[in-house]
Amino acid sequence: MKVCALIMAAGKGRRMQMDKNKVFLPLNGKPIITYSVETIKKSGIDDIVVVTSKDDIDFCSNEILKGYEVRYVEGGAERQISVYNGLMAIKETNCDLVLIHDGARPFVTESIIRESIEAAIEHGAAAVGVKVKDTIKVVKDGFILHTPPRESLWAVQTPQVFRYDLILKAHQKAIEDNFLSTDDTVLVERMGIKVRMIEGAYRNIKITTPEDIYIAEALASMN
Ligand SMILES: Nc1ccn([C@@H]2O[C@H](COP(=O)(O)OP(=O)(O)OP(=O)(O)O)[C@@H](O)[C@H]2O)c(=O)n1
Ligand SMILES: C[C@](O)(CO)[C@H](O)COP(=O)(O)O
Repeated sequence: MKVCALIMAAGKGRRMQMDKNKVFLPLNGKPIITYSVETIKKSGIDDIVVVTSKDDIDFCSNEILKGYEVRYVEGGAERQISVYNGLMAIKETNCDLVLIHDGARPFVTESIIRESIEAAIEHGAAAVGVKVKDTIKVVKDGFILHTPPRESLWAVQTPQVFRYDLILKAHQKAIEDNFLSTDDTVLVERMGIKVRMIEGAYRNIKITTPEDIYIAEALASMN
């Protein structure tokens, strides 16, 4: 089974409110993106594509990820476009499975990677997630509409692993339908295909807003 990985790093980080790509920020002295590149490499995946903005490709290859054996592909204005560009870039490599991971999630582990790949081998599509800890409300115009039962709610994370042909088809269908999502499993779900959810880790956070850096520093020092 050949597995390729796409590490997503072409975002604008608007919620981070900084004028540089958040995946390049230092975390305990190392750029955030290097954590997931190293863990994915260690897990035995050799074909890694980093999807980042045109302006950041040289900076990544000459500085941030200098010495790491990865390829680069230009991302797009939306995460979905970035993933699609990555999928097109590995088309000729005959990957059976593709593991898609947010470069902004530095705390992915080898065991999470292994379990998500095993689940995708069995089910064709798998995502890592965690059961939500809070009671979630659906709110409209400032008032609660309803309260979904917490037992059925999970927060989805990455990695997400798919059979290559399946995720490519899901992206092509989304393009045809003008459908856009920040999450790849949604594209597979809307084709009526079941996605296996496996339990990840609360510490597999996505660095999204400024306070996440402090949380990440604390998590990094727990190692
Ligand atoms: N056009 C985009 C948007 C996002 N991403 C990547 O997808 C991951 C998850 O996205 P998110 O945290 O939502 O990142 P941003 O889009 O950068 O953040 P924001 O929504 O706050 O602008 C990040 O590693 C980000 O770099 C990407 O490759 N291409
Ligand atoms: C894939 C993902 O991490 C979980 O669905 C996604 O990137 C989340 O993006 P969001 O814009 O922060 O929901």
